[in-house]
Amino acid sequence: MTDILDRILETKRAEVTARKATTPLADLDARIAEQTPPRGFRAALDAKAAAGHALIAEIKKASPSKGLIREDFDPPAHARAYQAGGAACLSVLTDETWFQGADSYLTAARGACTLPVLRKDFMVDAWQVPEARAIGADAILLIMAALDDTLLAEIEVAALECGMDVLVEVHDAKELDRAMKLKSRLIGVNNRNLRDFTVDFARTYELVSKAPAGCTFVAESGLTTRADLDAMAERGVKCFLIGEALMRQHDVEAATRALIG
Ligand SMILES: O=P(O)(O)OC[C@@H](O)[C@@H](O)c1c[nH]c2ccccc12
Repeated sequence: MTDILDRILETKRAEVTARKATTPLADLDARIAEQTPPRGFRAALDAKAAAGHALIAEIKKASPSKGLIREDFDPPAHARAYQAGGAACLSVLTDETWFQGADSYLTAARGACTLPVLRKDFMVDAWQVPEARAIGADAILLIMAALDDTLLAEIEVAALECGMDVLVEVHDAKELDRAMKLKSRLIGVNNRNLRDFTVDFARTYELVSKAPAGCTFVAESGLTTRADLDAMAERGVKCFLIGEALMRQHDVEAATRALIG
């Protein structure tokens, strides 16, 4: 059976093959040279987490599970609102086919604020690392469920060599064990199963108790209320990746402040 994650990965592989054929590495290198250096993503998150709830605020127009989330989508305005509301970092969806994202949204959002930015996309090839840096990304996401350990390690090394941080996404204890073979200690637990879209906070509760010391642990997806964050915080989770609940608010800055302030 082909589930949604497999379908997304298939689209992504075809897309990357096409981009590789038309974009010489020298072009990416030239664009990287024009970018400001990576803003420390994990460092910004850890600094906020030391003082309270640390938020990775996501700029997300649509998703395969929810369809269109925000009509008046405006990445630079959302970036400014998230920063003013107290977010530690941004996440910007760049996947076009499934999330109506775009590389230009990331570049525009980053240019409008001083926060570190995660490129939220599906990495399937190390070529996407210089591509991510060329559009300004400070961090990339690696989804354990998507790739084998060899490819994950190859992409991670490429990202670290570019000075970027890596958020490693897991959903179960087995993936957490595999994640510990990588170098990054920035671990996200996706409460949403990318194979069937079900959301279960118990996933995070279970895994945070298993995470080795020294990890920065991020709860991802389906978080909506202050009570959701407080329940996570009681179990020791201080970092949160939130998109939809904030993107649906008319006043994004006020909503961000109310959620984490
Ligand atoms: O909009 P939400 O439910 O707050 O979720 C944000 C983020 O966790 C979610 O977009 C996400 C987490 N991991 C992903 C991997 C790919 C695409 C999207 C995601």
